Amino acid sequence: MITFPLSLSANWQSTAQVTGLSNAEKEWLFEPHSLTAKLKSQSQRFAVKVLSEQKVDLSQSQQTLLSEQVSTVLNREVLLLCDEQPIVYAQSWLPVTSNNTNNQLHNMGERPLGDVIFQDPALRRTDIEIARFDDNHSLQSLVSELNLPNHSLLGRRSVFSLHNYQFLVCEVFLPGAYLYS
Ligand SMILES: C=C(O[C@@H]1C=C(C(=O)O)C=C[C@H]1O)C(=O)O
Repeated sequence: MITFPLSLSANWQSTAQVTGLSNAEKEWLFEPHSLTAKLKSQSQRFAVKVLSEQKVDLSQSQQTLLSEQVSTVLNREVLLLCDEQPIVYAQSWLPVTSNNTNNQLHNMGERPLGDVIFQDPALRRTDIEIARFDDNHSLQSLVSELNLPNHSLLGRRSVFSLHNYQFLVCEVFLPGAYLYS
C-alpha cells in the first residue's frame, strides 16, 4: 500500500514557460473554471474517492506556497473518477487555523471541492502552474497501484482564495485521461 501524502515535488512552470503541449493538453491544463464541472461534462457518472485526509505540517519551502502564517494543513488526497475510471489524482492543502475548524472544506467527504468553491463569486485563483511527472516519479507508485499503464503524467496546481482563506489544489491527470488521447 502506498504511503500518503504523495510528493508532488516537480519542476513547476508557469503556463507561459511550459512548452511542447498539445492543444488537448492545454485545454485541460489551463482550464480556469472547475475541473469537476469539465469532467462531469465528459462522462455519464462522476465520483470522488477519498484516498486520505490527514493533518500535516508543511516544510519551510512548502509554506512559501501559501501565506507564511500557515504551518499545518489538512492534506486531502482524492481520485476523481469518470464512469468508474480514475482520471485525476488531486491533492489539496487546506490550512488548519484556530478560527476555521468548522470550515466546510474540511468536511467534504466524497463531495468535490469544486462543487462548493466555484459557487462563491468571491473565489480567486492564482496563475496555474504546470509540471511533468516522468516514469521515475513517486506518483508512478499510485499509477501501478491503480493498475494503470506507465505513462509520463501532466499536472497542474494553483492557489485559491476564498475571502482571506488561501488553499492549494494540485491535480495530476492519470493515464486514460482525455487530454492524453
Ligand atoms: C478545485 C476543484 O475541485 C476538484 C475536486 C477536488 C476534491 O474534491 O478534493 C480536488 C481537486 C479538483 O479537481 C475543481 O473542480 O476545479
